[in-house]
Amino acid sequence: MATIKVVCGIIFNEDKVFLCRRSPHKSLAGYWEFPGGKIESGEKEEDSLSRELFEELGMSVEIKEHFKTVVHNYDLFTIELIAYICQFQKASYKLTDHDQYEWVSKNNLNQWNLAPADIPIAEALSKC
Ligand SMILES: Nc1nc2c([nH]c(=O)n2[C@@H]2O[C@H](COP(=O)(O)OP(=O)(O)OP(=O)(O)O)[C@@H](O)[C@H]2O)c(=O)[nH]1
Repeated sequence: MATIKVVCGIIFNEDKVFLCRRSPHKSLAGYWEFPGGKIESGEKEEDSLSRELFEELGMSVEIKEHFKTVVHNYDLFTIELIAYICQFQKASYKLTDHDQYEWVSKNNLNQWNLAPADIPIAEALSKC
């Protein structure tokens, strides 16, 4: 089965973390996720994350450090989801791939309908 490499940002603003919900026309529609996207060939993970956040949300962040990588098997593909801790800088919040966003407490992440690959990341976050 094909494995896709996706990078996502765990974006902090003070004590809150950013989540957004996938639009109805997207795969995994309606699930909440840490924003990001597929890494293009030859692209560095951090460059890919900065590009996706700007394209999808008009957002700028400072990328701090790698947090966790999760490999998850969906029915149609396998994902390697690479999560980086980021510090929020600014955003226009002009959404292209999402229909909602929220700043949430990292201890309440389990109350959101997260994409299955994101759940181990949320669990690890709530413990640190
Ligand atoms: N950006 C992002 N994608 C995630 C997360 N968790 C997760 O399973 N994914 C999946 O990773 C894949 C790549 O995401 P993407 O945001 O680049 O989607 P895309 O527009 O390039 O592809 P698409 O047309 O299949 O939706 C999607 O199938 C998405 O559902 C996450 O936390 N962030």
